[in-house]
Amino acid sequence: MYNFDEIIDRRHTNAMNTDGFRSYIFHADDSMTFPYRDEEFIRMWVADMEFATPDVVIDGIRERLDRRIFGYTRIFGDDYYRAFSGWCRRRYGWDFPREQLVTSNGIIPALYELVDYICAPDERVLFLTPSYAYFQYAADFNRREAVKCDLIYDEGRYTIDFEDLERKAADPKTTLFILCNPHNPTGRVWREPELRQMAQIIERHRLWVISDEIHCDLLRRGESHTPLGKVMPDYSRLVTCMAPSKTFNMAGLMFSNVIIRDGALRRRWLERHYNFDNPLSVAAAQAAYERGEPWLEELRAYLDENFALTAATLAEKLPRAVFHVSEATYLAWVDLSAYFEPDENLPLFFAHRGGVLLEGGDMFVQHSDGFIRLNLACPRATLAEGLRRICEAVNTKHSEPFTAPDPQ
Ligand SMILES: Cc1ncc(COP(=O)(O)O)c(C/N=C2\CONC2=O)c1O
Repeated sequence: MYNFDEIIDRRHTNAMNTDGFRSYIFHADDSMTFPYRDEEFIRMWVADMEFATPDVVIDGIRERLDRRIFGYTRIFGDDYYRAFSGWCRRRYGWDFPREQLVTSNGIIPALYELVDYICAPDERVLFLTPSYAYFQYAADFNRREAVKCDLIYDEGRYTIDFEDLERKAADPKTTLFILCNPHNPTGRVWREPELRQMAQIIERHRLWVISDEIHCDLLRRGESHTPLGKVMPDYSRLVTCMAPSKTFNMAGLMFSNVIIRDGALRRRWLERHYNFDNPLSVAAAQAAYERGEPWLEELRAYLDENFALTAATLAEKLPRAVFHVSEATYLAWVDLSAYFEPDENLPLFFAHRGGVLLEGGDMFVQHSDGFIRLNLACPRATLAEGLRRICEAVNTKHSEPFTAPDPQ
């Protein structure tokens, strides 16, 4: 049994979660003040977890530490490939040839590189919205136009607007589709029929597709993940991105899997990418995929309970909130539009009035006004206090109107 209730002090570890929120959420410097000390905040924003990285991963790092030399490293042997491809076979009934696997120090850097390699300067990048903001940034960074396809939102449920997707995919200047599955921030897991419909559109218009599946291991009980590579087994213009970073809380180890089917694109990657890895990160990832399953199954059960607590608390305390338990990820996507005007700055409101750090509103490209996204990957006591503060802040909003402070 693992102790997910343990509250671990992350202060003075250069954690984005504790030290980076002013710049990331509020675009402010450390002079920005709140009616709470930093350590008083309940942090429910950036997507890493408040749980200790599994002991098997730490043991894997220790084993490599005992070799005592940490020189230039690249994955030459097959051990890591066998560990990761074995993980994909066991959990998703899918794998890939050894030569298609390359590594990146993050999926975001991989997206930044791949957009440049795939899209000509006058070509466009298509993705579903609301979206993780870095899909937009990957287009912006490369000075390519981003084309957005809003999901259909009906009674709290998200589905894909296939007519709009088809229309936008038909533009000959739109050459790359970035799919997020499971989907951040809505928590949807695209089902096989939805994937097949997307695959038809992708194939009809010969789109390149990057399937970002970083959240795929963090499924609710009873849910299943279908890699796009399984639905499109012979489509050469597919790149699949997965990583141990979200699953095993090791994002700081900067290690991700990129599976590039197309030989020419893979050669371009190998020519231009900085193809070295951190030896401790390789050891950690291999240990995770070889020995991490027992921990992951306990984590999933704990997260399911955190989602159940969130659903029950919102139903009782904020009856006009619209919330459905995410099918995957540890991120809760909550529609509070019944309580707020579309232009209200929700992260600022909750930081000031509840001492809760969260993301929401226009932080997800578009089609997200009135929503907050809550990171539920924290000890239950922390979650309960965060939910209590959020509900109290909303329920006292009208009696004590909030005026956003002037930006400092
Ligand atoms: C869909 C998706 N892709 C890629 C990444 C980042 O991959 P990395 O570069 O770390 O390998 C994230 C992390 N999502 C985050 C991180 O903080 N808040 C989020 O929503 C993500 O949600």
